[in-house]
Amino acid sequence: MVKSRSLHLLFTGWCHCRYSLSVFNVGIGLDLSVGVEGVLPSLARPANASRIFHGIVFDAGSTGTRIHVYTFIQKDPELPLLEKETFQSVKPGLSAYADTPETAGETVRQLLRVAKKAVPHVEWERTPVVLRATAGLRLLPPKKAQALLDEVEVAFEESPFFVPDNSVHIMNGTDEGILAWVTVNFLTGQLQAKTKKTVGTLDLGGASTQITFLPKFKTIESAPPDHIARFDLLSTTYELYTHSCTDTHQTDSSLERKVFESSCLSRKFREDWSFGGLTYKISGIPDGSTGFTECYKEMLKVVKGVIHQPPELQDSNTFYAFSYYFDIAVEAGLIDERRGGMVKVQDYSIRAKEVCNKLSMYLATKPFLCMDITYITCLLKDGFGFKDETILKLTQKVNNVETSWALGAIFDYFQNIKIH
Ligand SMILES: Nc1ccn([C@@H]2O[C@H](COP(=O)(O)OP(=O)(O)O)[C@@H](O)[C@H]2O)c(=O)n1
Ligand SMILES: [Ca+2]
Repeated sequence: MVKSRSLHLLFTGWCHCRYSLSVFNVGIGLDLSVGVEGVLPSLARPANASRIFHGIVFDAGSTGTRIHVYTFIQKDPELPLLEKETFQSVKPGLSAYADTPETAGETVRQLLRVAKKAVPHVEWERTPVVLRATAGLRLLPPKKAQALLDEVEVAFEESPFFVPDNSVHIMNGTDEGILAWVTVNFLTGQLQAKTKKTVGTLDLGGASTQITFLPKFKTIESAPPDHIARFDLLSTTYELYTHSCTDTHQTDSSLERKVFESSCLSRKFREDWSFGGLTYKISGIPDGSTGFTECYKEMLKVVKGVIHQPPELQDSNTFYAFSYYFDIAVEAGLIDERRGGMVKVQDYSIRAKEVCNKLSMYLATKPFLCMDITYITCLLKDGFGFKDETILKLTQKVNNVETSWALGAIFDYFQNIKIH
C-alpha cells in the first residue's frame, strides 16, 4: 500500500480553503491555576462532584481513530488541573469503513475499553464522551458519513458513559484549527499568562491542514474579516487568524487516468495504488527529469495561489507544528521521534534537496520521502509564505499531553465555548 500524504493531495487536487470568522466566548474573569502537568481553567461540573473528574474525546481523523481520556483534579478552592491524559489510536480511520459502517462501531467499542480502564467505575456515568470527525468524513458522501456517525452513537449509547447532546459530529476545519491553538497555548501556559505572547499552530493531517495564530495589528487590519476569530478570556479579547484547507476530491476527468508519473519519484519506482475505487500505476518518469527542482514545480501546482499568505508570517519567529510536519521530519532524520525538536523552514528545504537529488538511495526504504518533504517545503514557503528562518517547534506532546485539537474540544465541552 502506498503511504504518502502528498500523493493523496496530488490525486485529490486543490485544497478547498476556508478562512472563517470564528467567535467563541470563554467566560470573562475566568480564573486559572498552574500545575506541574499542565493548566486548566475552571470547568463546569456538578456541585457534588468529587475532586477528580474525567472527559473522553474521540478524534476520528482521516488516517486513524484516537481516544483521549483526560483526568482533571479540582484543587479547591483553586481550579482544576489536567492531571493526565490516557491516549490510544487505531488505524485506519472510520472513512475506510464507509461501506461497512458497523465496523466503525466496533472500532469505537474497542477504544472505549481504554476509557473503562482509565476512568474509575463510579465515575463512568458522569463522564462525558464525544467524537469529532475531521477531513476523512468531510470528504465522504453525507449519507455514508452519517451512517458511520450513527454507528458510533449506538456504541456510545451502549457504553456506561454520559452521552451529551450533539456528542458525535463532523467538525469543520476552522474549529479544528482554533481548538488545536487552544490546546497548545493552554499546555504551554500562554493563555493564562495574559501577555498575548501566544504561539501559532500548524497541523497537517491526512487530508487537511490548518494554520492558526494571534495576528499583529496590521494583519487584523488588512485581513478580510472572515479570516479572524475572536474570543474572550480573562477579560482579554483574543483575535485569531485561522485558515483551514481540506483536500477536495477532484471531479475533472484527470482522475480517470490510471497512470501517475512524478518527478518526485525514482525512475525505477513502480507501485499500484488504490484510491477512490480505482487502481493507479504510480511511477517515476522513465525518460524524464527527476529531482528537487522538478518535484518542487509539481508541488507548486497544488499549493501556489491557493492559500492566503498573511504578510506578517514573513516576520514570525516560532510556530508549533505537529502531525505530518512531525512524522515527515522524523522520517527525514531531522528530529528524534521521542524527543521532537526545533527545525527551521530551510531545514526541510535543504533535506528535500538532498533526498530528491539522490532518489535511488531512498528507493527501497522511503520512496515517497522526496515527495512528502518537498510538499511540506512548498506549503510552508510558497503556500503560507514563511521565511526560511522561521522556527518550527515539532512536538507530539506538551507536558505529556497530545498536541491535538482534542483537549481544546473537551475544554469547549466543559466551558460551552461557542465557535461561530
Ligand atoms: N493525536 C494525534 C492525531 C494525529 N496525528 C497525526 O496526524 C496525521 C494524520 O492526520 P489525521 O488522520 O488526523 O487526518 P485529518 O483528518 O486531520 O486530515 C498523522 O501524521 C498522525 O500521526 C498525531 O500525530 N497525533
Ligand atoms: Ca487530525
